[in-house]
Amino acid sequence: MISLKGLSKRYGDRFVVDDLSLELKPGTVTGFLGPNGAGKSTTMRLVLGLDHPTSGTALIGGRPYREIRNPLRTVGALLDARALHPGRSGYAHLAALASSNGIPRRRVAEVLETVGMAGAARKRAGTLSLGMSQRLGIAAALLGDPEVLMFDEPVNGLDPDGVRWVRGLMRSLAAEGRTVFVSSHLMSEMQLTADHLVVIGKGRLLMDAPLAEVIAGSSLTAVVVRTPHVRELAARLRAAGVEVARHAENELVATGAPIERVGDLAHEAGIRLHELRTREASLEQAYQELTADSVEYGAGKGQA
Ligand SMILES: Nc1ncnc2c1ncn2[C@@H]1O[C@H](COP(=O)(O)OP(=O)(O)OP(=O)(O)O)[C@@H](O)[C@H]1O
Repeated sequence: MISLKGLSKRYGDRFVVDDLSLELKPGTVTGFLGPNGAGKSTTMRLVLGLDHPTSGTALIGGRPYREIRNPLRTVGALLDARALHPGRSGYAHLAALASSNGIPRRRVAEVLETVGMAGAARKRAGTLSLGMSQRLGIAAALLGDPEVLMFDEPVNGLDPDGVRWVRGLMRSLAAEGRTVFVSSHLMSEMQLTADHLVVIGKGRLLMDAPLAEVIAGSSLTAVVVRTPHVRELAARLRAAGVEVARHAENELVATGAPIERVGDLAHEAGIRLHELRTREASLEQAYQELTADSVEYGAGKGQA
């Protein structure tokens, strides 16, 4: 479990993490989303004790990182895959981590196997591709078999097979009851991987909710109804406070009400339906609505 209370970090006169309070639950993949510069990496660094908060607390299993004995056995993290000694082999890197954290040496071979790096274990880190460095970073995070895992952009540089593999790994780590916190800019991937989402913008919490709720909350999520009586149904729905748009000859799109309510209203009015379905927004669409006011580093108007 990761627990943030009023977590804030100021650089100069600017809060890059601003009063974040949230709890990340075990058995769940929590996706951490936000525009460039929103403060995701800084938040992760604060949780890992790599930076000191200006105020507030970040606890892992009830303790601040610096009070955890053998931290790699409690929390594993991949922050920067390139932060490796270039002359050291992957095996040597993991072996050094294992010995300084009281982790048995056999775990090194195990995690190298898990991440598909057994064949490249003796290559010097400086010669690894970005994707292979990511795999090695994930191996380091898994080394201590920790309950809590944090990954900052883990699929960066991975090929499609690698991306799919990371998705499966995250899901299985959560299924084992671990707390998995993962940042990404790949919305389609997050939609397949995360159970829960935390969205921040300019350091502030914009959303902390299950994935399904984020998608249901998008204005682009709607109920599509096909009926021979569009006019009557539209009037009935509007009278009940549901927003309605005519979509096609016999089709209406209703927003702001769940499918059950739209169906019930039609039934109460004795209106025959030929089709009733939910059209879900994508996470990408829901995310864009959520963060529209928080994008700092976007292309200017008129630029592609
Ligand atoms: N040591 C530092 N000193 C001053 N400013 C910093 C420092 N570290 C980060 N920042 C600033 O804090 C803000 C948040 O950065 P951070 O890397 O946490 O964002 P992010 O959400 O991870 O972004 P991205 O998606 O681009 O990786 C940025 O504006 C960044 O320039």
